[in-house]
This record gives sequence, C-alpha cells and structure tokens, in this order.
Amino acid sequence: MRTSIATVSLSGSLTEKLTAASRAGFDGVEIFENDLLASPLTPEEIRARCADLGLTVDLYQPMRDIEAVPEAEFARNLRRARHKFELMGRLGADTVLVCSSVSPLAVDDDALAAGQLARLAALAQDFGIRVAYEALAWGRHVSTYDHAWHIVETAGHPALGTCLDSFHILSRGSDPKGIEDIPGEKIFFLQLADAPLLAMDVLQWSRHYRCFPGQGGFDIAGLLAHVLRTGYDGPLSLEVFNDVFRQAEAGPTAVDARRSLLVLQETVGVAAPPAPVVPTGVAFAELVTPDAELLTAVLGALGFARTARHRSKPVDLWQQGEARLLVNTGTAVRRDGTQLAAIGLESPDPTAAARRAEALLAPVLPRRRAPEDAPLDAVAAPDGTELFFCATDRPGHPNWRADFEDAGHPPAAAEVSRIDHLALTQPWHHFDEAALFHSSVLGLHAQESVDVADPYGLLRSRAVTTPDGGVRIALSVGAAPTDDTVHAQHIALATDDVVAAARRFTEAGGRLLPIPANYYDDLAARFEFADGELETYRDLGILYDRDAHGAFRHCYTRTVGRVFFELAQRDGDYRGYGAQNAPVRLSAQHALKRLTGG
Ligand SMILES: O=C(O)c1ccc(O)c(O)c1
Ligand SMILES: [Mg+2]
Repeated sequence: MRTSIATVSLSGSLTEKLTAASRAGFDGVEIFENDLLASPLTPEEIRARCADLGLTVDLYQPMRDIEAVPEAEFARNLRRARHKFELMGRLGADTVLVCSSVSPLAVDDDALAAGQLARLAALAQDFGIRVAYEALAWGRHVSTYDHAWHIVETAGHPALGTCLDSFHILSRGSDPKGIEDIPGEKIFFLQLADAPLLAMDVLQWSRHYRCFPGQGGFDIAGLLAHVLRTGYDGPLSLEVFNDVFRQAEAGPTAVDARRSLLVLQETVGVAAPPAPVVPTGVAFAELVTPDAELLTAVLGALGFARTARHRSKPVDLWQQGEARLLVNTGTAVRRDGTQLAAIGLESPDPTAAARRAEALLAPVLPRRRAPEDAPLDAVAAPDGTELFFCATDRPGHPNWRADFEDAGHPPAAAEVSRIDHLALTQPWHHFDEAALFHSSVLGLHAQESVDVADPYGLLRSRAVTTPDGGVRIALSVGAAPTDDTVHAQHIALATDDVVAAARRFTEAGGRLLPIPANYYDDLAARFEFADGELETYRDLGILYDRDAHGAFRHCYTRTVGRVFFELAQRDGDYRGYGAQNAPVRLSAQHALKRLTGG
C-alpha cells in the first residue's frame, strides 16, 4: 500500500520535511497549511519539489469551521474555500481535509451540516477536488467517526467522503468495528497515529502526545484491519502531533515513522518483510576505552581474565563464565572516553536477522572490519550502538571467536555466569524509536516503561527482552534534552551469589558504590531478613528488591568513563531490574561524582 506522512509530523522547514519524507521512502505527503504559509516557495515550486522527490501531495489540510453555521457565515466559508481550492490546483493536491467544526457559531443540526458540506463538495468538484470530512475528538457537535459518516451519507455528494483518524476514534473509546459499515470508496483518507494511554484532555493529548503506530497503547493494527475490510485502497498516512518529534531531526524521525508503518503492514498481513529472528543470548559486549588500565583493573577485580587477544587488532577478550567482554583500545576509539560501543547478539540465523533489520530500515554496517575478520552481519541501533549478529562456535557460520587467539589466562573466579542485562541511555529525541527498533528489528518484547526519579530529573526506562530473558536490554532516557545527568551505560553481570561476588570484588581492590544507611532502615521496615543479612548488604552496598516471582539483590561498581558494572542475583523468577532502587542508586552516583569531581 502507498504510505504518506503529514508534514506536521516532522521538524524543520517544508523543504526539510519533504526531503526527509522522500529519503525515508514515503510515497506521498499531507501538506499542513501552516507549513505552506511559512514556506518561501510558491505552490508551483512546492509541487515541483515534491515531484522531484518522488512524492505525491495526497492531502491538503486542514480546513476548519465550515459546516452547520448561519447562511451568511457559510457564504464567507465558501469564499475562503474557493481560495484554497485554487491554491490546491497550483499545488497539485486533489483532496482536502475538513475537520468538524469547533466554532461557537456552529449549531447542532446534522441536516444543516450535511446540506452545507454538500454545497462545499459541489464547489470542490468544479476544481476536481474531493472533500474528506473528519470528526475531531473535540468537535463542537460532531466528535465521533460514525457521526461524521452519518452526515457524509446524508449529504450524498460524490465529492464528499470521510477521513478516518485513528487517534480521534480510539481516544474517544469508539468501537472501530463500525468502520466496516462505511463503503471503502467513501473513506477518502486514513490518518494513523498511536498515543500513550493517558488520562487527560483529549485536545492536549492529541496535540502533544501522538506517536507512531506501535509506540503507544492503541490497537492501530486492529483498527486498520477494519478499514481494509471496507476495500479502502488509499494511502496509509501518519499524522502525528508530538512535542518531541517537533524538536528532533526530521531525517531519523521519518525513518522511525516509516519503520512503524512497515511493521503495521506486516501485522495486518499486507506486507511480508523477512520474519524476525529472535536472538538467544548475548555473545559479547564491546567496550572501547582510552583508559585500558583503569577498565581492566575493574574487570580483573570482578573476576574476569583476559582469555584471548584479537589476531590483528588491539582488542582483548575478557571472560568469566559465559560473560564475554571485548576491550577495544584501538585508534578508532571514540574520544568520549570509555563506553559500550557494540553488542554481539547470539542469533539462530545471523544472515536472516540482518536481512530483517535492513528491510526495517536499520543502517547496515560494513560486513568486514578487516580482511581477515569473520564477516559478521551488523546494524546500528538508533543510539549508534553497533549490533552484531553472531553464531559463536557454530560450524558453517562465520565465527567471531576464531578472530581471537587464546592468551592462556583462565578466569580467576567463577562468580559471574553471564551478562544479565545491558542498560543503554538513549538520545532524548529517540526513546520511542529505540523501543520500536528493538522490538520490531530484533524481535524483542518491549515491557511497560517506568519513570525513575533522579535527583536532577526524571528518567524513563523501558526494557526489551526475549521471553526467556536470554537477552535483556534496558533502554532509558532523561526527561529533558538538557538533562545530561545520567549518560551512563551499564553492564549487569549475573551471579548466583552476589555477596560472594561483591566480597571478591572489594577484596581485590574494587570499590562498590556506597549506599546510604537510610535505605537499609527502609528495607528493614519493608522486609524480614535473616540475622546479619541486612548488615551484610549494608556493609557491601547491596540493594534488595522483591516481586511476585522472586527476589533481586544487586550492587554497583564505580563508573569508568560512561560505563559501570552491576552484579545481579535473581532468585526465583524475579523479572524486574530493581527499578525501585534506581533513585537511590542514581543519588549515590551523583553524590560520588560531586565528591570526586569526576
Ligand atoms: O488538532 C487539530 O486541529 C487537527 C487538525 C487536523 C487533523 O487531521 C487532526 O487530526 C487534528
Ligand atoms: Mg487527523
């Protein structure tokens, strides 16, 4: 199906918006009136620009407060409409959106509304234009799609149809099943937008919080299935008013937008990109560092050993149990200091995983970084993290491990068994994109997002996981673009005995993040512990949480560059990440930073 996007969904000038929509592969655009008014280009130039970019102008919008008004007012509205129809001729747009009136002059009279819309449609028809009437969820007298359709049906004019907008329909709690009562050829346009489920005024909700399908809480696929059953064959068009997208760069937003439509089309069965290949585990995490001594001292204290070295590059493999960390000290290392640069995902079919990623518009990275390297498939996540699809030690597949020569140092400890989870801070503008990317491209399941209080802001955090927890990635973001308080990334290491692992670390000279005594007083109030247990946690700085499935004990190392480590013990079937404890951890990290100035 053809895909389209409203210019209001993207930031920048009209030409920037058009360029971004075209580059992301959209077929057309809805031109929002304000974008045209503010553009120095003439309508003819805009039309030519769209044509050059391979975009059709699918809709011009909006025309407001037209119907159900006194005759003198309606005459003025027709005069206004004539101007706009002339403009649309110059622009090459053949469909105009009329949204239900919010004017205090409008009266509650469906027959009058239908009669006036029919007269508007007759005028439009003279210009070769169709009118698509949309119920705004906050329309004065018409606020539901079935009501708008009833008026369109009553008007009975061939140049008048309806525009369905998933936000208006679902935000009002209307049952979308009734869409099937509308003949497909009378649905002149379909606008799609999702939104988080918020309890708030519907106009504010619509103007500030819409997001792309799959990023909110509405069943957009369910609604689309009803629309497709009518025989609708117009474009699938995204119309997203969103405060964050207004500020973000248009290019990545447009890619995010089109990815959401690709996934939606897959869900309803009208597109079939290569199927998701769900990763089964974390093959490795790669840290780049200009300060190898500091980083490897921490790794050594954690019980890791340098077990192998890359044959041709300054990259070492540090291992303990199934936890594998690559430490890259090469010249290509970014200037920003120590950070998590890449993740190797163990994949049942690396090539197929990469094909899906590419089909869903993930930037594909060069397969080989050096002639002798295993040719691994890799893509970049929205935050720039490189994701490698790996088949470690599986015959018939390129094996990254074979690029490394054993160094002959077995790990000194066995407390850590594997990587429990990776926590990545996302660029502020791309949090929803990141969740959709990880769920759609990698086939991970996105959990509910949680708010976490930081002493200097609020973090939003959302985990994406495989069903068995083999891969867990916690995505987080600060609440404001200026919030650079926590740009840290961390690697959580699974252990069966966090007390032993913590002791080993401190005895080897490592320093754990100190946690305030007040926290342990509160724990004592909330839970019962065996004699001495709480004291042990307090001495070491171990945090505790419990959910319906089990318990969680965890502690943190100091930060190196952007990275710190967590030792994490899950008991029973605990499924969380200790979010309850995150505010205490964040405060402790801030306090330490102030104390040490770094
Ligand atoms: O918020 C608005 O005014 C507005 C305008 C046009 C639309 O298509 C819409 O869904 C909302
Ligand atoms: Mg709309």
